[in-house]
Amino acid sequence: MEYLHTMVRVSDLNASLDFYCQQLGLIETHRKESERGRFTLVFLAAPSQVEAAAQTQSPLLELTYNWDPEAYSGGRNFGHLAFRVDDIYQLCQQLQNNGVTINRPPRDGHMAFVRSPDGISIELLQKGEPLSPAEPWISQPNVGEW
Ligand SMILES: C[C@@H](O)C(=O)SC[C@H](NC(=O)CC[C@H](N)C(=O)O)C(=O)NCC(=O)O
Ligand code: NI
Repeated sequence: MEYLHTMVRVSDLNASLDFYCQQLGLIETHRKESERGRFTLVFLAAPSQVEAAAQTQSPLLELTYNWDPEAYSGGRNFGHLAFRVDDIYQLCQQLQNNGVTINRPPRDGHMAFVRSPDGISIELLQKGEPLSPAEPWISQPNVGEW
């Protein structure tokens, strides 16, 4: 068995592509439009994983955009999508400058959390930092110096 992808449904495809691609830096590897199903699937991969994704047909993320509006209410059972980033402070500052709320600022230089346009929690982990259990944290989004 191999892990293929995570699929999230998005209510605004352009806003989601701006967030995941222009802001986070993911690359669209391919998409599928279904006239009959009235939906669009857009597959995204991290820049360093695009070649592998093409070879294994397993991009990281599948965005599903249903052409007919639906209300998506996230269950507590879904946690987050996690990405390892080169410079967590630079990325969080760029995201905040572009109107993305930093729900957990990267004060420790290790971990930050932001939200997608649909409220999907996105974990950002600094490259070179160990994956360690997160300490309970109390933080005010976008407040104070990191
Ligand atoms: C291409 C492959 O990776 C898929 O996941 S296709 C799965 C298929 N998706 C759809 O039909 C998209 C539109 C649908 N209205 C939806 O919102 O899912 C599917 O079977 N989806 C059902 C599901 O629960 O994922
Ligand atoms: Ni899928």
